Amino acid sequence: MTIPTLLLVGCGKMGGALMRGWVSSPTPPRIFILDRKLQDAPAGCTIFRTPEEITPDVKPDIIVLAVKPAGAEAMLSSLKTVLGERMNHTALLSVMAGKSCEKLASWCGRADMPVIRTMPNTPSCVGAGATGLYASPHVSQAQKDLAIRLMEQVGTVVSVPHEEDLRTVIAIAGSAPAYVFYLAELLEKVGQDFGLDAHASRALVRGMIYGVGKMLHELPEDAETLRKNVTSPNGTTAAALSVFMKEEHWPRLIPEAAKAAIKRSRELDD
Ligand SMILES: NC(=O)C1=CN([C@@H]2O[C@H](COP(=O)(O)OP(=O)(O)OC[C@H]3O[C@@H](n4cnc5c(N)ncnc54)[C@H](OP(=O)(O)O)[C@@H]3O)[C@@H](O)[C@H]2O)C=CC1
Ligand SMILES: O=C(O)[C@@H]1CCC=N1
Repeated sequence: MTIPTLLLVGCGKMGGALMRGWVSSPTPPRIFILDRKLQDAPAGCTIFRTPEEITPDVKPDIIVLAVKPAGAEAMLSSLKTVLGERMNHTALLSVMAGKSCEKLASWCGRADMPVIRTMPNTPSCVGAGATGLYASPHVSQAQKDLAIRLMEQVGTVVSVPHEEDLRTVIAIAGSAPAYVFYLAELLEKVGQDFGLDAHASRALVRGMIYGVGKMLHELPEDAETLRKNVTSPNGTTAAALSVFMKEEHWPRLIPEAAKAAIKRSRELDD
């Protein structure tokens, strides 16, 4: 199989996570990076600071757009000018939480530009990402296969049938690592407030979340069964869950938070 060439546009928190995942994978793609502040790139990757620095030998199979949605139009307009004809032989893969395929294609100057929209997450940096992927009708099967292959190199990929579904992916996977990190912060603080030293509290919480992730990833049982296995009748877990499971707590707050993420994704489209 030939090694695909990527132009990674924006190598901050998400683009950087993808880059780290790709370079650590067994068959890394060839990566060119466009980012104005990235200090060091891994061996084999080339950094450009501005679109104008991109050299004529860069002929990407896929352009991965990982800038903020507000900067996308200006960036694509510059890339269109700099890449010229090369823009006709590439596909665009956006990781942005906003901006439709149609809009992105129009900013590339081609209504029929093949655009793949994805919603990855930062665990991609350790090969444990979870990505939702939608391919617009102008994407060829070969281009879609390439996009799926690339994202599978950094974790799990789920193709969604409708572009609109990506909003749900944002709420339950793209933004969701932050919810779990927040839970980790709160549990670590509880550990310390209740008498453990900071190191012990951190090690226990991290180990616990790692173990839970590994069980969810590796075992066939559903989450509900795994939860019930922890919950002895009238035991300590039941006491704690009776707080979380109150109707006005997690059952209301989790969907409410998801709706807030979805609402914000609509605003980022404008
Ligand atoms: N963070 C996350 O967990 C996730 C983010 N996303 C999406 O990823 C995209 C990027 O988010 P994130 O990585 O957090 O953002 P960052 O700001 O961390 O990364 C963007 C990078 O692109 C650089 N950049 C922006 N404009 C230019 C330009 N014109 N020329 C050169 N470099 C440029 C930025 O430099 P500078 O800082 O100087 O502007 C920065 O290094 C967003 O659209 C977001 O919706 C998707 C899933 C998860
Ligand atoms: O917060 C954001 O807008 C981005 C998209 C998903 C995660 N981070």
